[in-house]
Amino acid sequence: MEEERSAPADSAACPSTSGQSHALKPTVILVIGMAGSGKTTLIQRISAHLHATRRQGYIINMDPAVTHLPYGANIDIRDTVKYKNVMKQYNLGPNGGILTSCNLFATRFDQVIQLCEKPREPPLEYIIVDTPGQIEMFTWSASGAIVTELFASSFPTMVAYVVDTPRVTVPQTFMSNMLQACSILYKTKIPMLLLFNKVDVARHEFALEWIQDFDTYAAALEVESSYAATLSRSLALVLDSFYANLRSVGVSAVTGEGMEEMLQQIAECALEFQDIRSVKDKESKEAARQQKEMARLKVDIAALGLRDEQLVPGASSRAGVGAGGSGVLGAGGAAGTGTASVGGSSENDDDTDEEAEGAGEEAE
Ligand SMILES: Nc1nc2c(ncn2[C@@H]2O[C@H](COP(=O)(O)OP(=O)(O)OP(=O)(O)O)[C@@H](O)[C@H]2O)c(=O)[nH]1
Repeated sequence: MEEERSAPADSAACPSTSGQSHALKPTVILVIGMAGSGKTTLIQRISAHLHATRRQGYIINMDPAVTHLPYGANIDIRDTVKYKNVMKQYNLGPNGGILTSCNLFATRFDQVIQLCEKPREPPLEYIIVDTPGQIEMFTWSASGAIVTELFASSFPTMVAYVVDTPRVTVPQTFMSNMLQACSILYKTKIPMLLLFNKVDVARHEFALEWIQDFDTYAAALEVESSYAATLSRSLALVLDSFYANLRSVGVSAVTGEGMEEMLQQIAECALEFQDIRSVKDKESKEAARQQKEMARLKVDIAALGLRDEQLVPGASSRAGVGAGGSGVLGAGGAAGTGTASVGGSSENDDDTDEEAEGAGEEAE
């Protein structure tokens, strides 16, 4: 991979990356949306807005097929992967060529993360990632998952899903766009902000009403009695819980409307990301603690030369063997000499069984 292009500010120190809280790090914004929704133009606008308000942004272009970039990318996939060569070499069409190029680039994404983590003064506030209109990159392809995971393990990361507002005034087009957004959210599991773009052409309030009130959406569909309209009605009900957690802003890449509100919502998403991560961290710490405990118990069992059947007769043929064994050994360990009697004496078998089952239930 080639070295990054004109980074905005590359000198001096920045807080260390190891052990640094996500709160002090730049927020990664994955800009995703259907082809033509205005991602690239919007990024150009965001870049200009950040520059004008003296905020530090870093832009990564991940669209290998773009011919003209209206902004200065700090990292550009086209410097690493030549999409036309990929098409030829792997005998692919344009779509396959783009997705394969992204996959190839993803294999080197650790280097991108290193460049993003490089100390800078003033420190970066935003890392903005332009993506191809082939949004299946984030629903099917490996590269989307790799890129999201690598960013999310180093920075607060979110999706800015760009919607072409004039095009979604048709209720069914709106539904198919929301389904795409929903599947991206389901796959990435990071906060999402809906950016209703092109509000200079069509205001987005109708979309907010459709999101907030099912009846309004159903009324808009009423003129249609096709199978697709009926399906859209049912899907709108299903999507209710998806809508409940969504943030949205109306923006215009052309006039610059909505930029500040968008940045506020991005900050909210970054906070939400912290919450999601701290719950995840707690869960993985607890899982690691349980694994450690289990390993220690196995060592204890091995040291005593006992097998599960000796601890709990018939235990190996039942569910909850691990938990049962642990419960028995725990009791023995606490009593000091109790373990031998638990394992060895047949008169304790009934009690042992009960104890084991109790522990098994607890574990469940
Ligand atoms: N009126 C108006 N036009 C816009 C706006 N944003 C983008 N456009 C136009 O929409 C068209 C598509 O914009 P792009 O930025 O190329 O869209 P994209 O999502 O990056 O497209 P792909 O690279 O194909 O995925 C261009 O003609 C833009 O000028 C906007 O806010 N208002």
